[in-house]
Amino acid sequence: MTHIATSVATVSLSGSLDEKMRAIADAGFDGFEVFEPDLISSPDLPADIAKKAADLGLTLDLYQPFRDADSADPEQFARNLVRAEHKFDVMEQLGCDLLLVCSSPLAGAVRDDALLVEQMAILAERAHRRGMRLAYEALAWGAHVNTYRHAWDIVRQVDHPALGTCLDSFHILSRGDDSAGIREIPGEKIFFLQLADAPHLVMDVLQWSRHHRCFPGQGSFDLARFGADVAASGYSGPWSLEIFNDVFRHSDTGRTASDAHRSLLYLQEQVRDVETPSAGNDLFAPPPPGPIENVVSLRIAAGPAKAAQLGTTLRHLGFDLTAAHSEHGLSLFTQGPLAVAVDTTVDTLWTAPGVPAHLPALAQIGIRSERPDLWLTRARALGVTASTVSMPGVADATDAVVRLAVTGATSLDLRTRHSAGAWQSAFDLAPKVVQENRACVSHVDHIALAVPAESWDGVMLLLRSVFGMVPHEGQDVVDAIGLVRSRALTLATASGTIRLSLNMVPGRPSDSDPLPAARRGGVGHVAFGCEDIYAAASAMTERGLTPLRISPNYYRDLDARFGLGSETLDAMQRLGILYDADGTGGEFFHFFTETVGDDLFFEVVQRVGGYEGYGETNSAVRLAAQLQY
Ligand SMILES: O=C(O)c1ccc(O)c(O)c1
Ligand SMILES: [Mg+2]
Repeated sequence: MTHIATSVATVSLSGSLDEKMRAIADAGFDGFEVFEPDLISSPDLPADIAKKAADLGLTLDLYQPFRDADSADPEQFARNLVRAEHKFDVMEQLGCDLLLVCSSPLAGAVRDDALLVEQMAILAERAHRRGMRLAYEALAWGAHVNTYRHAWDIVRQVDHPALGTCLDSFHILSRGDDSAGIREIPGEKIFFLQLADAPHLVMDVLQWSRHHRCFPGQGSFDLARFGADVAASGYSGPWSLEIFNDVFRHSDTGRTASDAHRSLLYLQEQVRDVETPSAGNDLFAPPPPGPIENVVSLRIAAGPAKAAQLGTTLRHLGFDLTAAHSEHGLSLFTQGPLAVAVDTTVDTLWTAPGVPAHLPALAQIGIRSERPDLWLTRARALGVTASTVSMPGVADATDAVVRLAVTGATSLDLRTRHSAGAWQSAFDLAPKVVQENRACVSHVDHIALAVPAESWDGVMLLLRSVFGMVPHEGQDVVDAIGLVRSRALTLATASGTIRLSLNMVPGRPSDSDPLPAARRGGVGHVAFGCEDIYAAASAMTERGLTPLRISPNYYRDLDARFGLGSETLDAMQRLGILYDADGTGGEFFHFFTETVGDDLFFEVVQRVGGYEGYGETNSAVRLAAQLQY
């Protein structure tokens, strides 16, 4: 069994060409595309670059781009041929024999297929004499050629061994073109494959392409189908990533390269799932996911300063302090099947570096799985750093906790029922508190994580690739102090749905423009689910909770929008309950606690009739209420 060669364009990464090449090799790629501006600005001569690539074990798969090859002006075309010969010189020194020729967006582009075929034939013959080949790519904004079918049609008519086509998923899928036609192209006439994902945006396609491309698994294109169509054509060259993205241009080179490589592995698994094409054997198949259940525990770093307030809030929510771990400074709060460990120590070094200085911070999300070891194998095969954490009193290796860092502050811990029990028994048991209010909340409904802008795409890819989480349409939520970009991911499990909502505050705060405290770490909260929101709110109020007080204006507006009736509205207002409905019978009831520290708070929700959202329309009202305190 061979494997599909992986490649990446240097434009996809930040740094010097030298740094990029090292990162590409370290990430596990087989080769790369040299983006011409990277070569021009490099202090190394082409021959030195070739030597470095060879030392790193990398192949030079493509030199790119050669622009505006054709011209309606014969003299201009003659000059373009001279320019092409200069590129062939450089490529010779680089030891690269494939040049990307993109369709011309210029006013002077050839607009007659017969003339275009004639000029491309001349160019192909020039390349052939130099031992080079050309991969002709339709840019979505090309003046005459802007579809892959048209580019292929020109290549087919030229019918020269040195001319093939280059398929770029961005140019094809951004136009909404059907990639099924790729199956009709003979695989050996596809000289190169460039892959890019992108979020759905309504904007000029050139700007979209140059600034918002992302790695497969980070955007919204159906790349699994696209890849299956390419595999069915019989194409056997590298699968290469060509990502123009403003954030990646200034992000950590090694991390971006590692995400890039993971995205190609993930894509191959997705393509396998669409169909097993004839090339199926070459597609990467990571070890399958293990069993997974639901969120059962949380660990929150509160420090001595915030531990008491956090404990009080948890008690109001129906949790009881059931144990303490004097050695580790942990207080354990439980309610039914849920456990929340509050870390009261100053030292938060047990989490990954990058734990925000301000507390409290959600450090660990414990998810039940009876086979964490399977997740470990899968994560590692996908190039994700995962560690095992052994538990005192747990001898069996399959019971070790498997930990994956999601953001700098928060990890996902996969733990078996047995290890959870052993973990709890390591605590010094506190006198058992008799709980008079049974089960205010019964499960974790969703968790919102604050994600720094530069980690956003990487986190998205991690959750999609390792766990197979499904992203939903993103939302921009505007409120009193700015904008929060939010996107939810869900995973249907044997025992419910795991829901994570990623939140980011776009733009980087500068020192002179500090974010309000409520946004310093982003926006993070834990939403607990209950069966009866009124009963839960009343029980919690009895336990001392003062629900976040919501403006009376909100309830007037609710009345106007939904006509819920004054009795219902009065009860909601008294208990601080907010409401949303999806128009198809689904309803959502929720209320909030005040924030503990800068920006961690809790939510209690009840879903009715298959409501799948998060009540985002109420976010601005919620924040305004929190800012009152
Ligand atoms: O944006 C561009 O000009 C450009 C250049 C080369 C490519 O392969 C491409 O897809 C886009
Ligand atoms: Mg391209």
